[in-house]
Amino acid sequence: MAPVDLPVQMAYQSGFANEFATEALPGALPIGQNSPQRAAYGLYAEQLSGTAFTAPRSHNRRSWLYRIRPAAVHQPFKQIDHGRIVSDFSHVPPTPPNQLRWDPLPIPTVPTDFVGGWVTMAGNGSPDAQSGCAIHLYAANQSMSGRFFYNADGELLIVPQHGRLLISTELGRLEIAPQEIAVIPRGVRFRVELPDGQARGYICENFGALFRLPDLGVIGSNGLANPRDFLTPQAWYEDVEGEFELVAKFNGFLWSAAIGHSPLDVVAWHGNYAPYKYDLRRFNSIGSISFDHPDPSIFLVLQSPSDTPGVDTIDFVIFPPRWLAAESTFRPPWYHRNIASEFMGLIHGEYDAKAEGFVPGGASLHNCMSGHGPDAETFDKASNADTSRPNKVADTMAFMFETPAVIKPTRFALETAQLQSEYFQCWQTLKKNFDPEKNEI
Ligand SMILES: O=C(O)Cc1cc(O)ccc1O
Ligand SMILES: [Fe+2]
Repeated sequence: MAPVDLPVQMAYQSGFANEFATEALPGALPIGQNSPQRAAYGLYAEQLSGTAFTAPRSHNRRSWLYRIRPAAVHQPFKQIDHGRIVSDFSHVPPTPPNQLRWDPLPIPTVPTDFVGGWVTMAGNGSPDAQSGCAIHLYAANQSMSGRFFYNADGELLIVPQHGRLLISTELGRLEIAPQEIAVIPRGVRFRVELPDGQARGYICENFGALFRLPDLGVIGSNGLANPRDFLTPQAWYEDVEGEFELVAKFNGFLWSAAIGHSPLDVVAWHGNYAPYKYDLRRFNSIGSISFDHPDPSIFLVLQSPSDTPGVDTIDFVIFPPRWLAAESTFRPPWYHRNIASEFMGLIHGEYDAKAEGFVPGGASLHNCMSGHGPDAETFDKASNADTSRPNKVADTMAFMFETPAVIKPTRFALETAQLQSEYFQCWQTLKKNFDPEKNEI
């Protein structure tokens, strides 16, 4: 498909979950109150809540929208085919403890838009329980046209690997390219266009508590993902009528309603519940400058906390370019088994624990207590490397969705031709080096 011509100028506000205030027409935002008897320009006032009304102020998230028509104006929803989307992980096949890895999904050959191009790979929890996540891949070759989408089941963390996404939402427009991410809050209506004609990437659908920035503890007041690098759109609206479709993902299924106007009709809004984007290359990595390879929690970008202090329902972690300086140390990730489960993707370049087979657009899954770590080639190289000097891990961007609950692959993930049945081989050539007579390094 030919690239769409999109002469779009994006305008953003900076900061993570700030109390933003933005208007596309002067005076559209009421002053000193949220719900005036008559809003300016004949707009309707509407509140969009992302947390309980009574959530502590530090976590309370909501926005006030001033719009041409309230969100209630549409025809009734009817259930539609949900294709390869899975939200109920109690009915997937038994999860094998095997290490799993997949090649990238092909770009579709039939017309497929962003919503039509989702396939669920794995997940846990459920939208009902408002806990856990679904991990989807998307692959599309068409812009959404005449239809809009919202997800009542969770917020969407979108990680593009190939092709830009122009995401027009009720609260404004964002453009993201590979190595950037976007988060679309639960409930926010949007449309995705493809400036490059095709797109592929990963989605973490977070059923639980909203993603937030982690505390920094002894790191201090700066570092990791800095709040000012998160960008939220300014108000933007379209006043368009026609025969459109509103697709909802609600309680695990897809629903469609006819709507006679674009729901992207919010002229002004204020609040702290809004979409945002972040450039992963802005991440300030903190690492070992003495010895040993630290736990990957040092690369935490966003966390969805659970009710247990220190345990997150989802951690979004990245492995960006960085210097490795640890002396007398095996520098790549160590061999390990974790209580947590790890779904990884590669956005760009190579991942430093795998010399081969983990390619951009691909994915891997190492579940609770499944042994994994560097492949044999990486082990040999790193065991013999000169560690008296730093070396740069350049040209790379991998990420991990890590959860305390087992990440259960779907039937599609277990049966697709993209599953690498020989993945386990990457460890089978690790030699026995043990020699009880040889006590030297
Ligand atoms: O398994 C992986 O490649 C991810 C990972 C990286 C790391 O540096 C330490 C632990 C870990 O699980
Ligand atoms: Fe791991």
